[in-house]
Amino acid sequence: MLYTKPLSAAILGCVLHVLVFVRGEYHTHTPKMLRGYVVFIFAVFLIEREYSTSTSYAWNAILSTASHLLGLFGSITMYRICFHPLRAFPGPRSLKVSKLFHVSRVLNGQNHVFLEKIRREYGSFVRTGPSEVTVYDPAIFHAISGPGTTCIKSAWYDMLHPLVAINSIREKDGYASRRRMWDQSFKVIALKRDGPTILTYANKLLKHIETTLGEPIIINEWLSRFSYAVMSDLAFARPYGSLDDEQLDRNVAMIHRGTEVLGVVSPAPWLAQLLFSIPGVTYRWNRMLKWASDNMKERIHISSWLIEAAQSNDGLVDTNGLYGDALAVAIAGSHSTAATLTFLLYELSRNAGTQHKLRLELSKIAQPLDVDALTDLPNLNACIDETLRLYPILLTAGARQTKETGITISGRYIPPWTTIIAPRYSIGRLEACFERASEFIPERWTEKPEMVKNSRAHNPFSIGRHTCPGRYLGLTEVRIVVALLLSRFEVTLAPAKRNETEVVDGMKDNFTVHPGQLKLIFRPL
Ligand code: HEM
Repeated sequence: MLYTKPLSAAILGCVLHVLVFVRGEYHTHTPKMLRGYVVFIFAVFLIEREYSTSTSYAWNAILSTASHLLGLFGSITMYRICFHPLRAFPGPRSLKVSKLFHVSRVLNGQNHVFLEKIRREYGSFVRTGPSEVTVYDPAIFHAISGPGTTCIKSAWYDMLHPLVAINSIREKDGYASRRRMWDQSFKVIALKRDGPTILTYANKLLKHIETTLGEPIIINEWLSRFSYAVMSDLAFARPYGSLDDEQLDRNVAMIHRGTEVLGVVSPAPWLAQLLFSIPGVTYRWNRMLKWASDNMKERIHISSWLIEAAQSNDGLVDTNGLYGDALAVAIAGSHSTAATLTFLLYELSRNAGTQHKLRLELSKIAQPLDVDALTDLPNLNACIDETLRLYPILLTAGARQTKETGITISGRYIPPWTTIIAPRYSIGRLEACFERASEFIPERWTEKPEMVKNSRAHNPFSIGRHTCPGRYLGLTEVRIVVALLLSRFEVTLAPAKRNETEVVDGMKDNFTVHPGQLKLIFRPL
C-alpha cells in the first residue's frame, strides 16, 4: 500500500512514453509541456496536502513526482538503447540516449570539428542522436535532397517557430507556390538591379581599403558590412550611403550575435524552443526576430522584391511568412557571401601564384567592369568552388528527415522518421573524393580533373527543390569584389602567428559558417 502511488506514477510515466511521446513530434511544444508538468506537480502537492492522512504529504508528493519522471525517462532510455530501429548503428552511447550530450560537446560552437572526430572514430554511418544518423557518404546529397527524394526537412527547420520563412517549410505541400515567388523575385533583380547595386557597394569597400593601404585590416568586418548593405538595398529597399554607417554596423553585429546561439542549440531543436521561450535567456536571438518583424512592419508600404513577392498572393500578406522571409534573407543573403569572400581572400593571401593567375585572367575583361563577362572565368570560378569545398556555408546544417518508407544510401537502409545529417565540411574533405583533400588546389576544377574523384561530394548550393535561390546573386557579389580587389591590390596575411590560422581555428558552425578573425594587408600593385 505504501508504494502504490509512486508505482502508479512510474507506470504512468512508461505509458505516456510508449503511447504518446514515442509517436509524433513535440519539439515545438516543449515550453508548453514543461509548464504543464510544473502545474501537474503543484496539483499533486496540493491534493496530497488536502487528502493525505499522513503528515509527510510533501515527501509523498516528491516521491510520486520522482517516480513518474524515473518511469518516463527510464522507459525512454531503455527504448533508445535496446529497441530503437537505429540500435545497430555505431555511435557514442551517450548521444544515442539524448541530444543533450551532443549539446554539451559543442558549447564552443564547433559542431563541424566534433562531427569530423566522430567520423574518424565510427566510420561513414554514425548514430549521433536517439533518432539521428550522420552520413559521411557523397551519395547522401542526392538521396536526401535530389529530385524524387522522399525526405523532408528535419525538425531543426521549425527553429523560427511561429515565423515561417521560405526555408522553414518542411513538407512539399505549400512550398512550390512560395518558392515560385522567390524565384520570380530573384529573376527580376538579377536582370535589372544586381550588378549596379553590387558595384556601388563594392566601390565603397574599395574606397575604405584604399585608406588602409599597407596596414592590417580586419577584413571580415568590412565584407560583412558590404554584403549586408547589398542585401538590405535589394531586399528591403534600404540603401546605405557608406559602409561606415553606424546603423549598418549595429545590424550586422545584431545578426551575427543573434545567430551565435544556433552553434550550441542546433543539435537539440526542442532545447532551442525551450530556451527561446524563457525571457532573457536568448535575448540576442529574440531581439533579432523582433528586428526582422519590426523592419518589415515599417517597410510594408515600400517597394522591394521581398515585399512584392509576399503581396502577390492576391494582395494579402501573410505576416508570419513575410517576417520569417525577412530574417531568412537577412541571414542567408549576407552571411553566406561575406563568409565565402573571407575564406577566398584568406586562401589567396597565402598563395601569390593563384593571385597572379587570376589577375591575368581578369586583365582580359573589358573596363568599366563587365559584370556578365565575370561569369565565365574558369580560374575565378575554380577558386570559388575550391573555397566552398573547404569552407561550405553550411558546415553541418541542412538536416533532412525520412518519412514513412525510409531510404537506402549506398546499400545502407535508414529507417522511417530518422533525422539525417550530411556534414558538407567532412564530406568535402574526404580523401576518397578529392586528392590532397585538405589543400586549396583550384586547378582540380580546371586542368587537373583527376584530382576530383567523386564530384557528388561537392554540393555548395544544395540540390533539388530547396536549392539556393540566391546562388547567382551571391556568386556575382563574390566575383565582383574579387575582381575589383585583385586588379588593384596585392593581398597578404598580416604578419602574426595567430593570424595565419585564426580564421579557420576560430570558425563557428552557427547554422551558417562564421569565420574566425582574419587580418589582411592590401598593397597597391
Ligand atoms: C556564396 C553564397 C551562397 C551559398 C554558398 C549559399 C548556399 C545555400 C545552401 C547550401 C542552401 C540550402 C540550405 C538548406 O538546405 O537549408 C541555401 C538556401 C537558401 N539560400 Fe543560399 N547561398 C548563398 C547565397 C545566398 C544569397 C545571396 C541569398 C539571398 C539573398 C540566399 C538565399 C537563400 C535562401 C532563401 C535559401 C532557402 C531556400 C529554400 O529552402 O527553399 N543565398 N543557400
